[in-house]
Amino acid sequence: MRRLNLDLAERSYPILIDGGLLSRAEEILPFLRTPRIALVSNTTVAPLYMDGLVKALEKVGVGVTPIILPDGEAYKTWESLNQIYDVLLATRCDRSTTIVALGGGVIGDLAGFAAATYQRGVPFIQIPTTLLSQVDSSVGGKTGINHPRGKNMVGAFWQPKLVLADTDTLKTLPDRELSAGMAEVIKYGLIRDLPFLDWLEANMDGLLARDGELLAHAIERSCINKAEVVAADELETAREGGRALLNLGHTFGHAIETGMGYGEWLHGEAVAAGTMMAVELSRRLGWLCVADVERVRTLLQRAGLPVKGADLGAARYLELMSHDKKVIAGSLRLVLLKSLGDAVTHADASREDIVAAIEACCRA
Ligand SMILES: NC(=O)c1ccc[n+]([C@@H]2O[C@H](COP(=O)([O-])OP(=O)(O)OC[C@H]3O[C@@H](n4cnc5c(N)ncnc54)[C@H](O)[C@@H]3O)[C@@H](O)[C@H]2O)c1
Ligand SMILES: O=C(O)C(=O)C[C@@H](O)[C@H](O)[C@H](O)COP(=O)(O)O
Ligand SMILES: [Zn+2]
Repeated sequence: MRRLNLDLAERSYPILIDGGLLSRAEEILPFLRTPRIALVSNTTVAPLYMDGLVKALEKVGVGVTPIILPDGEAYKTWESLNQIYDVLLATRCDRSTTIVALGGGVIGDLAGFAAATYQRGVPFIQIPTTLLSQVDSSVGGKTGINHPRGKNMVGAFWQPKLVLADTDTLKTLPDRELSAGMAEVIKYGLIRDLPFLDWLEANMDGLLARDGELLAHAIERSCINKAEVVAADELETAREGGRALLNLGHTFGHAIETGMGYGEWLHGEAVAAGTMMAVELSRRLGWLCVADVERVRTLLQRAGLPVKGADLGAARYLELMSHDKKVIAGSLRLVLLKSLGDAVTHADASREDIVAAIEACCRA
């Protein structure tokens, strides 16, 4: 088993990565305040994995209240959150009840926000079942829901007590979702880990063929990168760099997700197209060369990801991007690349260059 730690003083927690973890309920037991959990999942994941997990938990004396939500980004809403609160109240869950997320990033973000807010905060455990959630969303404590005007606009930082990534669950993940997760994996290489980018280029075919060892390595290396960034700037308050670097491609990508209506583009797909825009803008600023841009495009395409943006029109992109959470006093901060493997936050890109980068990637 691979075992990492996110180092946040009294809020530190382990990240466990291995096949078969769902049946090893004894790994979860030490992290519960009382043997009572509310298990949040969705209509796709529950039939695959809930029964086995509940049986394993009941065997070690844990009582489980299941909460099964509809599936999809379109349900990362107040209504789903209220559905969670309704069950927690109806079944008399108290402050010692641990909320456990079993699913992808949508379930993790929703269940985490419920945990942050129910009775002003209850313990939380992440059991991520998509590649994207195992490499990114289950780690770091960002939770929340979408608003029609912007992605993740309402939420809270609420760290889990434990992240348990069972790599066997990836065997049932659709190919399109595996590719979507790869966008966030590639992100770590681009922002701070050039040797990992080289490794991804050498191993992308094996990763897409779901070689277990390669996937476990990619998950571990991604989580090491994310844990280091979060430990240094947990609440994303650094004026420059810091946790915001994990947002490479996201200002453009979130505009695509919101502009197209949540769910049409997968988060990872929008991040991939947004990454191409950030890379193209970095080239226009003289930081990357054409060969760098082509290197990124080739890797994203090999991973099965889109490199062409949604055709929203530059003005709509700019309007949606103006709501980005990295905006300070009306000034847009973008994550760009000084070179491959070296990201920065940058507030001085001109409107003309941003529009040109968007347009280049929408007709590419
Ligand atoms: N909190 C964070 O730090 C953070 C980071 C990245 C992304 N996110 C958020 O995560 C969300 C995207 O997460 P996602 O890509 O996991 O999408 P998702 O949660 O929608 O899951 C993708 C699809 O796969 C299904 N699924 C999940 N596990 C499965 C399995 N093992 N087998 C078969 N099907 C399975 C789901 O039901 C869903 O249909 C977005 O809302 C994004 O904003 C949050
Ligand atoms: O953990 C982070 O910090 C990230 O930015 C990770 C992103 O991959 C993720 O999509 C996150 O939800 C985006 O955060 P937001 O603050 O831009 O909504
Ligand atoms: Zn993301």
